[in-house]
Amino acid sequence: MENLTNSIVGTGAHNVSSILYTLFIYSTLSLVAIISYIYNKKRRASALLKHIDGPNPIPIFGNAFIYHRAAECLESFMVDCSRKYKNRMKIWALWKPYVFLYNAADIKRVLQNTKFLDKGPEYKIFTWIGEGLLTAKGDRWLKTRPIIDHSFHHRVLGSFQDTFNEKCMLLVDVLRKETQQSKQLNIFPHIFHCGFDIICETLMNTKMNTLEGVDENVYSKHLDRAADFFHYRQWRPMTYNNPLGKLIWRLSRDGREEAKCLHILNEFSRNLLKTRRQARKEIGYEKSKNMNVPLIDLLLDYQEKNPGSFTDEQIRDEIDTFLTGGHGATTATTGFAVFIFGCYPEIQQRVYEELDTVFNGDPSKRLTNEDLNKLPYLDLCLKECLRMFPGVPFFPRELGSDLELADGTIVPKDSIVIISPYLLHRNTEAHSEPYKFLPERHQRIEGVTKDPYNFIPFSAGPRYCIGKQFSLQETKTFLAYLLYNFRIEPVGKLTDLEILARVFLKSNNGIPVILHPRNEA
Ligand code: HEM
Repeated sequence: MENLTNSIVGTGAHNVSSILYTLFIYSTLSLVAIISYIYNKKRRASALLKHIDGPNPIPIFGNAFIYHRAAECLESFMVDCSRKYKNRMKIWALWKPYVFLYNAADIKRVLQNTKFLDKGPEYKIFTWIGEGLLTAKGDRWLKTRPIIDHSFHHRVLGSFQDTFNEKCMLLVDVLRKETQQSKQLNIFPHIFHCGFDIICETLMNTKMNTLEGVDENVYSKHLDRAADFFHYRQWRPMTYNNPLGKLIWRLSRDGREEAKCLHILNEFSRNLLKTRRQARKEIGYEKSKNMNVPLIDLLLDYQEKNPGSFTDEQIRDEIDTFLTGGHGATTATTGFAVFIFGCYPEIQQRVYEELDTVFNGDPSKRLTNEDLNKLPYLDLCLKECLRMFPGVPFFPRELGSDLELADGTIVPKDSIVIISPYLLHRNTEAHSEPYKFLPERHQRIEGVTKDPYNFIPFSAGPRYCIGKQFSLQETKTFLAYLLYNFRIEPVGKLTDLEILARVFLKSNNGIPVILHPRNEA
C-alpha cells in the first residue's frame, strides 16, 4: 500500500513537473513568436516610414510618454511639431506607428479610397455608441448609411427649421436674463444645452427642455464626463490597444466610473426609444412611404417593415451616435464662432448689417430656409470659423492594407493614420496667414480652382459627415439669432482660450463673453 502511495505521489509530482515544463516551453515559444512577429512588423514599418519625420522615439516605448501631449497641448506641442515636420509626421505608440497627415495630397489618397473606410482603434473607446454609423465597419456601415441618408434629405432638414428657430429664440431669452444677473458669462453651456434640445426634438422626435432647466440634462452631463475619459484614453493607447492595458483600465477607479457613465448614457437612449415607440402607438403614427422622416421614426419604421433588420440595441447604438455627434461638434463650432466675432468687431458689424436686411427690424422673426440663403457673408464667416476651429480636430483610420502616399511612401497595413483638419487648416502651404480670421479667403474667384481637400471640417469621400447640411443650417440659425440680438464682447483674446482636442474641440476655460443686448424685445 505504502509503495503504491509513493508511486502515485511520485507519478503525480512527476506529472506536475512535466506539465509545468511543457507549459514553460509553450509560453516561452509563444512569447518568442509574438516578440519576433512584433519585431518583424516594426522593422518593416520602420524601414518603410523612415522618410516620415517625427519626435525621437525611445526603445520599446516609442513616443508613448509624449503622445498624450498631443491632446493636452494642442498648440504648444502638436502645432509646433506640425511646423517642424512638414505635411505629415510619425509617432510611435509602443510598436505601432501613428502617421499624422495634414496635407491635401496625402489626405485625398486615404479619404477617396474605399479600401480605407474602417475607423481606427481609438473609436473602440467610444464604447457608449457601440457600432453606430460613426464606428460601424464593412457590411454594417454599407447597409446602414444609405438608410440613414434618407433622414438627412433636404426636405427633412427644411422641416427642422421651425425647431431651430424656436430653440434659438429661447436661447436668446435665457441669455437676456443671464446678462441682467451678471456682466460676464460662459456662453458655452447654454449653447450646448440648446443644441441637445434641438437634436432630441428634430432627430429623435422627443421634446427635452434642458435649456430652460426643466429636465435635468442627464445625457449631456454624463456625455461630458465620458468625453473626459475618452480624451484621457485616446492619447494613451496603452489603455485600450492591448488586453492587459484594457484590464488594468477597467479595474481602475476611473475605469469603473467610466463604466457607470456609459451605462447611464445607454439607459437614457433605451428609455428614449421606449418612449418614442409608446408615443407612436398612442398617436396612431402612420409609417411614411418615402423614408424622409426624422431618424428615430425612420429606424423604427424600417425595423417594423423588415423584421430582423435592426435589433433594438442597434437602434440604441444609432441614438447614442447621433445624440453624441449631433450636438457636440456643432455647439463647439458655434461657441468658438461667437468668441471670434467678439474679437473682430468690424466683421461682427458687417454680419449684423447683413442680418438686418433679413430680420428687417424684427428680432423675433422666424427665419426660413430662403432667409438663410440670403446671408452670403455669414456663410463665409462660418466657413472661416470651421477652418480655424474644426469641431472634429483629428479622426483616425486603421489601414487594412498598405497605403501609398502622394510621394510614393508606403504606410504599412495595420498602421494608424490620423487625419487632422486642425493641423491641415493651420498648414501655411494650404492657407496663408492661418491664424488670421479672413472670411474672404473662402470666396470663389473666377478661374481659380482650389483643392477642396485643403478644407475638410466635415471630412470628405464616402464617409464624410452625414450631418454636414444639418449642422450648417443649425449653426447659421444659432449665429443669426445671437448676432442680431447681441453685440458680443470677448473676455480676453483668442490666444487665451485653452484649446483641447477632446472628442470634439473644446475650450477648457469656456467661452467667456459679455453680451450687450441690441434691441430690448
Ligand atoms: C460642425 C459640426 C460637425 C463637424 C465639424 C463634423 C465633423 C465630422 C467629421 C470630420 C466626420 C468624419 C469622422 C471620421 O471619419 O471618423 C464626421 C462624421 C460623422 N458625423 Fe459629423 N460633424 C458635425 C456635425 C454633425 C452632426 C450635426 C451630426 C448628426 C446630426 C453628425 C453626425 C456624424 C456621423 C453619424 C458621422 C459618421 C458618418 C459615417 O461614418 O458614415 N455630425 N463628422
